[in-house]
Amino acid sequence: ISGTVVTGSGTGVLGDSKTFKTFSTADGYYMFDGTRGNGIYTYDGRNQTRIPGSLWLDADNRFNTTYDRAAVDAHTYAAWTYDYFRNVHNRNSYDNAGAELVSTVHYGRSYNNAGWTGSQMIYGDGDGYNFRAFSGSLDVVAHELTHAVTDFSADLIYQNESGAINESMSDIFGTLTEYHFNNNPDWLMGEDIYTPGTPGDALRSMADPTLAGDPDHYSKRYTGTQDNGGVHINSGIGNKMAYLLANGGTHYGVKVNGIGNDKVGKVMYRTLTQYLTPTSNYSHFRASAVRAATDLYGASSAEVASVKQAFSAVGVY
Ligand SMILES: CCCCC[C@H](S)C(=O)N[C@@H](Cc1ccccc1)C(=O)N[C@@H](C)C(=O)O
Ligand SMILES: [Zn+2]
Repeated sequence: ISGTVVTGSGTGVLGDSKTFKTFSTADGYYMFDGTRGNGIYTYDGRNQTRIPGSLWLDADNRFNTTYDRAAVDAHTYAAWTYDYFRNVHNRNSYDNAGAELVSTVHYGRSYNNAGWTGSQMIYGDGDGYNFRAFSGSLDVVAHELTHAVTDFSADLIYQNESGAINESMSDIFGTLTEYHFNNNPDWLMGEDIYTPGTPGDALRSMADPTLAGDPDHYSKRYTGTQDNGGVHINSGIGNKMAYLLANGGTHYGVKVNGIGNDKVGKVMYRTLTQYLTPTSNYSHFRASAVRAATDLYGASSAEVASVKQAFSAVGVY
């Protein structure tokens, strides 16, 4: 179809106004952003599970109905996350070759999750009690898009320890993206879409994973078979490590000197894209992060020392 890139405006899941790129055609305005990589495409799942569904089309380029809100945020936050990886890590989309970013919102009925299918993002509406529309939280969108980056780099197997590191990397870059855009940033995950009736809570806390019953030390890791061998449980170990590495602190008697968010981003990005492999476990995660920090800052640097401290603080050697 022929048309021109224009700027649309709309209301997000939290009732906030935002603008984003759309495509003006004879049919109307599509949610297609032709300014980033090979394009950002947002689809309507129409509360079915057939994907991608239909490319989002609007009559007047103003997306202000309740039904529009999930699409507004999925489209906008996909663009922001593209910009984070492009501008901060010099990565052009998840394959570093401008791959199209495809999202489907209103996926399923009251679906209490979001995910990366291996080729696109999907976002449920939530049941309105446990969750509201998942694309309404930037950390969720960046979490899902980070899975795509992981798949095209370390390709960590989504189970047991490699799966926990996979999940932790998605939480880490979800949080770093939130801080990059100063979008009510915190070390909580999903705070904007979790239990809309209960302010101040979150699905996970990277600062204190035990609040969700997840481990904050390797000695407390889950070794059962639920949740693909605890990928959302043992991610707490990597999440706590990253929190300490950025902010510093003393954990189980081990003092960590913080190095700040930006350096954590550089170390974790290099670890993910240069050293981790599909079968990496937490011990290999430590070794990989030490190598990445050594490449970036030198073997005798404070940053390398802090990486070792952070892994030691969560019992990983
Ligand atoms: C479609 C299959 C789902 C696979 C799990 C996806 S990747 C996932 O981890 N989703 C996140 C969503 C999220 C992200 C950030 C903050 C809040 C919520 C997740 O944590 N899902 C929880 C509910 C889970 O799957 O246990
Ligand atoms: Zn995930």
